[in-house]
Amino acid sequence: MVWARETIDDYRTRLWDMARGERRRRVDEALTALRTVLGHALGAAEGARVRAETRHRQLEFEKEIRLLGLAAAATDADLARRMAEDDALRAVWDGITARRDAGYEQWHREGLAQVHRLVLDEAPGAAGEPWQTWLGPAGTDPGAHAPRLWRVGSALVEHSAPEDAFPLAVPLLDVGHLRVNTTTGSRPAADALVETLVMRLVSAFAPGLVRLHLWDVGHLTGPLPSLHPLTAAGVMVVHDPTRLDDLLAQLAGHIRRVHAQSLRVHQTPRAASAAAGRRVEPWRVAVLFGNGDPLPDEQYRELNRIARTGPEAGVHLVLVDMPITANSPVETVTFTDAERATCSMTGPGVVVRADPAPPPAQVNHAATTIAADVLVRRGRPREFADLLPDTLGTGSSVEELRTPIGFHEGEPVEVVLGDATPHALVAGPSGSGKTNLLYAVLGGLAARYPPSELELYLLDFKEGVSFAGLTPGRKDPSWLPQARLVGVNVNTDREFGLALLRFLTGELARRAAAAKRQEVTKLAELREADPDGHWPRIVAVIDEFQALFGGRDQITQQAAALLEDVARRGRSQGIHLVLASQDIAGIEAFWGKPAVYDQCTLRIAMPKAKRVLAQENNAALALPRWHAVVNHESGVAHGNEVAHVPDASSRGTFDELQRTLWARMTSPKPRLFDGAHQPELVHAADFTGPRGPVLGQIIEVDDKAAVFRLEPVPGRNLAVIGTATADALSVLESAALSLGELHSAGECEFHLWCPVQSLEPRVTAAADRLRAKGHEVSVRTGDDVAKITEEITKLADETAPVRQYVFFYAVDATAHLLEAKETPLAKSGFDKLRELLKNGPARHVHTFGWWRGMGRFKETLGFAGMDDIGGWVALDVQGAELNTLAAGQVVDWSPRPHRAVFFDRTTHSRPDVLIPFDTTSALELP
Ligand SMILES: Nc1ncnc2c1ncn2[C@@H]1O[C@H](COP(=O)(O)OP(=O)(O)OP(=O)(O)O)[C@@H](O)[C@H]1O
Repeated sequence: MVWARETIDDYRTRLWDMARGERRRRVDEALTALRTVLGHALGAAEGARVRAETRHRQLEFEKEIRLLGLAAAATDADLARRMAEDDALRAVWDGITARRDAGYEQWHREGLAQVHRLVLDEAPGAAGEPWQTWLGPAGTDPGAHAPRLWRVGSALVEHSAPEDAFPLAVPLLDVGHLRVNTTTGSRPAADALVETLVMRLVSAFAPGLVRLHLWDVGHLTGPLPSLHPLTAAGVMVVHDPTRLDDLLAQLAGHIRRVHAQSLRVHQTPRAASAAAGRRVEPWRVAVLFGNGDPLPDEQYRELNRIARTGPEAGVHLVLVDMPITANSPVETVTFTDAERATCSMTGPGVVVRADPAPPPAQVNHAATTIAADVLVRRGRPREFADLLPDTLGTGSSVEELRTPIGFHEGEPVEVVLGDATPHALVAGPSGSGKTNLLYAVLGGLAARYPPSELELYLLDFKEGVSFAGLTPGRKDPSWLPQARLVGVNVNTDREFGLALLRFLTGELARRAAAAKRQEVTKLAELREADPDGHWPRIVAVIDEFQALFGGRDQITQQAAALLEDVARRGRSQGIHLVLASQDIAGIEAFWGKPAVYDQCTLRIAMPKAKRVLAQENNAALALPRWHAVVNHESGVAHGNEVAHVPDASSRGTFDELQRTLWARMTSPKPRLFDGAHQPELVHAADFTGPRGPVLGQIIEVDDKAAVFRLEPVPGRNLAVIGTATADALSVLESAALSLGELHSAGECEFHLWCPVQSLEPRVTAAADRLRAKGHEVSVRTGDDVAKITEEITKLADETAPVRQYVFFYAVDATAHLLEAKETPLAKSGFDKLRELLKNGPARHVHTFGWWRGMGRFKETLGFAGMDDIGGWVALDVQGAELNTLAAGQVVDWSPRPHRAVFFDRTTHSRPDVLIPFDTTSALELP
């Protein structure tokens, strides 16, 4: 702005010198003389007094002329009469006009030419030349530099010849604003001035570099009708007369974003454009037509804020009859009648006239050409591929994660996850394109940041398999290299959501500890202090996350607490949440934890989304299909950015990117957790290298099975409780077969007892599988069931040479056998079984029993026997029934198909939810 001010001051000084300054100086000098004269006069002779009085009269007269202005004074009848009567006053007038003529003579000789030259140099082409030379074709200037002056009309010093008119140009782009004040009858001239100026602006550069916003308080038909073709390509946006708020918020939001960007790149748009050789950020010119009335306070303050901060960000105002404070860089044209005006650039004494507007048809034609050119330049509609960078996977996430996710008028609209916007909340009703938007975000990020910079944890509580494609599949072996975990069909497994949150808090703690060791507080600092460490930013996407809060139970409570913790502390540790939901409003537990909501400062609203933006921000309501409001300001209106989101989920979009990235980047396979799929025992990590008997898959972030500890200490027996036969068989078979894998032949013996005939084939299959591994197996089924009591007694009484594993299926079905006593005082089978459970483990005899009901189970063990069951797996048993088995703590468990709870008294503080394995292939003989 320094250059501009100098130029303008120069320009002004010259004009003022001539028109006003000279006179003022003379009057000031004369007043000084007057004081001297009056001083002398006190003691002077009468002649001197008369002279002094004459001089005084003359000076007063000169002052009057000055106040009136030379032009008005020349036609003033009273002054003319007094001059006719008083030669002394006539002399004053003659003196002044002589000085003016001399001054004007000098201006005419030197100044006029200089002004012409100045405007020629500083307002080249469309900025200053007559419309005949530029109106029509679209400009080609890439906008690396803006002209310093923009012609608005012509000016003429009062009393000078019409041919001495000179061009009047004002600074605008990158510098300031223009205000036009009208008076009665001058609106056509004002409109012409504005229209011509606007056409100069949009014609001076390659189309699209100047964006116009038009707002008019009163006109129903809209002002500047010839410019309307510009709206077709979005070069000009006409705003609702009742929604000045929205426009101001939009401009303010834009200014903030540009400032934030300038801070990031340490360059203003002007400097960045000069360096890049093209305008990097289009100028935005808002033309506001008011009616001279003051604006409501809040709007007035906002307008003044924009006026103060806009120019640096390339935001400029052309204000017609809109009041504004003087402390912003603004030049003013004030109409004094229908045709004539004064200008703050030239001061009084210089008459300004707007240039006549070019013919409307020609303006219209030029506007159409420019709009068409923009559309051609913009080319085809933007698609997924346009979200991707030129080079894949080279971004650094030290400071933040940033990617475009859509386009507004051909320009990318970005989302940022970083210190200011650590977490995102995405909302939109079903079918509004929420999942597609998540794909756009994931695609944009994955294309920019390699796995060392970004790790993704994705969870979808919706039914369906929306993120499953990110893991290797049967048809497509590729995976998204940055994906570490993908959870699908977790709608009934809220524990998995909980597990993810626990994992994230664990990671938070790990990062916090590392930061503490390095004596830093932020991820960026940690990475600087530990350049060799692996500290990628983590993005956890939870689609339909409200499902986590689906019940009034411990899971909801824990999820809310963990989510709050991650939301609070994730910011500084580079752990970001992207929470998506159909209906934010419905999440009761969430409202109890406003911190989560508050920490999600990035809000994305799909069409018709409720509550995700600030309450009075209704931008999502009017959103067209496949668009989103992206708001980095917690949903406040000035943060709104509307983007069209390209299709990111059809074939050939994200999937193709994934294959490309997969081929280029090395990364381990992500874990897939599919709640609709029973994991196979043979594929379980703990089956091939077992640590002990495997019971089922734990719902955890890591691929981990529940393993029961078997030491030779009391209580190391396991009870399976419930009627869900398939699941009970699965648990027993998993345990038996994994023990078979753990031990070499001869190290142990198996005892499989099953009184239920229909289960015999399964028991036999398990026995065959164990025998195939070389193990000794005794099976008691069918008629042999009668021998079970005998077997129990033997195992309870004798010390076996090797480990003994008893698998007792459907214990309750042997009640009639075990209850029997040979004599009333003899021990029953149950007594023996209790002894076996009590004393067996210490002698390496461990029992895995299945009871098909809690009552039967308790009956078998009796009150004292409970201690001998160190662990249990409950199937279709209500949580309330289990409390007594879990050291008195409340077990929050509602049975559901193919899920179980496992509790080990010695290691667990709370039960684990298990998914029983599919044992089919494990049972098959090799
Ligand atoms: N920007 C887009 N361009 C073209 N098609 C889209 C776009 N966004 C979404 N679609 C299509 O619309 C359909 C619904 O989109 P999507 O699954 O993303 O919606 P959603 O809001 O997640 O709905 P739901 O919650 O029911 O899954 C999909 O078939 C998707 O391909």
